[in-house]
Amino acid sequence: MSATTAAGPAAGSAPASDAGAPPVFSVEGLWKVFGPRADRVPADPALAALDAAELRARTGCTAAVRDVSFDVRKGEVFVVMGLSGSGKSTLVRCLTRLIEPTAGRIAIDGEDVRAMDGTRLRELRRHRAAMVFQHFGLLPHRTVLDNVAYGLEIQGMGRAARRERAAEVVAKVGLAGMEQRRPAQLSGGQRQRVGLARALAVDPEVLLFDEPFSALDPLIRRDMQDEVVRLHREEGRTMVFITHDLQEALKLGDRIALMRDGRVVQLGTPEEIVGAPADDYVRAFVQDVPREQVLTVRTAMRPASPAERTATGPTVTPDTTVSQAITTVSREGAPARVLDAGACVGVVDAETLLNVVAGHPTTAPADTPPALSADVSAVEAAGGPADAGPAGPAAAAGGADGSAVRGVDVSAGRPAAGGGVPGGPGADVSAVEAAGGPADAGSAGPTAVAGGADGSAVRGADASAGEAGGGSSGVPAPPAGKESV
Ligand SMILES: Nc1ncnc2c1ncn2[C@@H]1O[C@H](COP(=O)(O)OP(=O)(O)OP(=O)(O)O)[C@@H](O)[C@H]1O
Repeated sequence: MSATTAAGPAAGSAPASDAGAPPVFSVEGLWKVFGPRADRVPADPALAALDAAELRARTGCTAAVRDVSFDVRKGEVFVVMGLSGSGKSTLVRCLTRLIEPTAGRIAIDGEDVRAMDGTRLRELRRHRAAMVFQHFGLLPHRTVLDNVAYGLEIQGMGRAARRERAAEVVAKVGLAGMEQRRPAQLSGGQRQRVGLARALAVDPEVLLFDEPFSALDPLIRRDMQDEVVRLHREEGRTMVFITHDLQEALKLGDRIALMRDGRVVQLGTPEEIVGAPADDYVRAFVQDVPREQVLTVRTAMRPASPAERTATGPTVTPDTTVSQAITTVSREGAPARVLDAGACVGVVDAETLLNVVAGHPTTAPADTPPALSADVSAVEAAGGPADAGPAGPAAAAGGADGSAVRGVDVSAGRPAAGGGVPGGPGADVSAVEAAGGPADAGSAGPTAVAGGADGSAVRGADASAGEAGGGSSGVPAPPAGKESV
């Protein structure tokens, strides 16, 4: 989880995900095409190259996910963000085959998901990758405690044990004292907490969130986001989180996959996406983000001179946001040295910090590889020393043209996520099955499938989303949540 938010620093930093560990989910060349003879689309380079409108005109098909590859690392919050119709839900549903992929590879802990039989799939959805839905599908006649215990009941856990476990999780999500209420006696936010608790109770290896908070009002939504931050910090559980809200993505994501028309147009940390947008589309998406609240001093710092390296005075860490560093530098009235494990890796001063705020090209340590580094002459022009600093982080500047890609990473040292003990609300699976298996009904069929514990299928066909989001305009309309950034 990022240590900062678009609205200010998060309540604390989460443990970092382990970039070196084998991925939990590994996705390669994934396609999901809805429509007649869908599998010919990924197989035929000429069809695969068509844009959405041409493809629809030529084949009657919609490519909701197009040749997508990524890994979800153990312990990270991986956010899938994009406008309505960009393919987020389809992509995440493909991970557990709630929607059947058309082509590509998906593995969980190295196991081929596409090769799983029905039993194995059920286990995957119940035990390993539980989904938290926007419509949480609580059982209205059951108490909070029994709703939370429901998934455990499906697994055959005894009454006393499951109620004890459910009580623990209810307390964890801040609902202690409400165990005996029924869903109708709860606010929307409290109901969402019950949905979250129900997923947590079964202790899945991965939590998949499908826009869980988008129906909540802004204050409750922020509350729930903080709850996710807190839970993640405490447990280090791997999470995949769908949102169309940039602020939410920046707040929650260790890494963000930004989707457009079924493709991932950029995959990176919040800092990479804001500091070095991959193209005009991403740039337009992030243009109103207060850069100083997302970018860290890694982006802002210049090399330290020999004298500065051994000087005294204010210090900051590489993860300090530019916003926080501005406070330090202005309070102390002096440049701050950037210390990483005791070593001085750079310096930030009023000029370097204001460059970030202004969106000007920033500087990088002189020992940064040329392909990644900012123009050192700019440092010299700004009066900064050009000598090489000690080995620093792989920082590089997001130049004004967005071409530089930063090597900052929130990796390493994160404790292992919760074990893949007992599974998710079983009714999710039965809803899928009741709906006739993974929804792959082509353009006329149901999207899928997301049952609540009451077995109700939540998502229906969503052709309109595609109209809204599948357009071919060069630059996106602001995402719904963007104005709040
Ligand atoms: N069952 C279906 N049949 C045909 N097209 C579909 C089906 N389900 C989704 N699509 C299309 O696939 C594309 C991606 O839809 P998806 O629901 O994954 O987008 P999304 O980014 O999750 O959107 P939203 O934020 O509105 O939920 C859209 O063009 C949508 O219309």
